[in-house]
Amino acid sequence: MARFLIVEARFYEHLNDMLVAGARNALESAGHAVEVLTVPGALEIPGAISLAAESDQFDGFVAIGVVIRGETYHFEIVAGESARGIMALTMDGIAIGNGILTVEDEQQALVRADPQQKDKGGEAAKAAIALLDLQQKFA
Ligand SMILES: Nc1c(NC[C@H](O)[C@H](O)[C@H](O)CO)[nH]c(=O)[nH]c1=O
Ligand SMILES: CC(=O)[C@@H](O)COP(=O)(O)O
Repeated sequence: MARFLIVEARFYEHLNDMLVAGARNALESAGHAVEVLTVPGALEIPGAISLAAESDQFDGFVAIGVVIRGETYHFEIVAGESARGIMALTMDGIAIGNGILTVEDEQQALVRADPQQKDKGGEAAKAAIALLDLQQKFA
């Protein structure tokens, strides 16, 4: 049993609920313990994971969020920088699954968030479990 923290950017509540449900289900089905931490937006996720990782209270992390393109360049910043921050932490050896959707519209997000459809939350949780397994294999 490993200890996972889901860090969710609660920007679009109904979509987040589905992503978190999918991630929680994948983690708990695999026998892992789950806590959830909420941050305002996707840009805060890498920093929150970094702080939580330093506490040594968790073995792995799942980043959950939704970034929907608006009218300005802000989409590129939020989508790109959140992914860049998560990848930097991953390269430091932290087991993280990236479940931040970066989509054109709400309909694309709904299909991907729904655990009965694309279940991207569950997919991200499985990626985090796979990375933790690798960490233990090569420790
Ligand atoms: N536009 C979206 C954001 N923007 C907010 C930023 O993530 C951040 O919280 C703010 O700039 C303060 O630092 N966040 C999302 O998660 N999704 C979006 O679509
Ligand atoms: C992440 C985004 O692009 C969005 O929420 C911001 O919208 P806008 O570019 O219209 O300010």
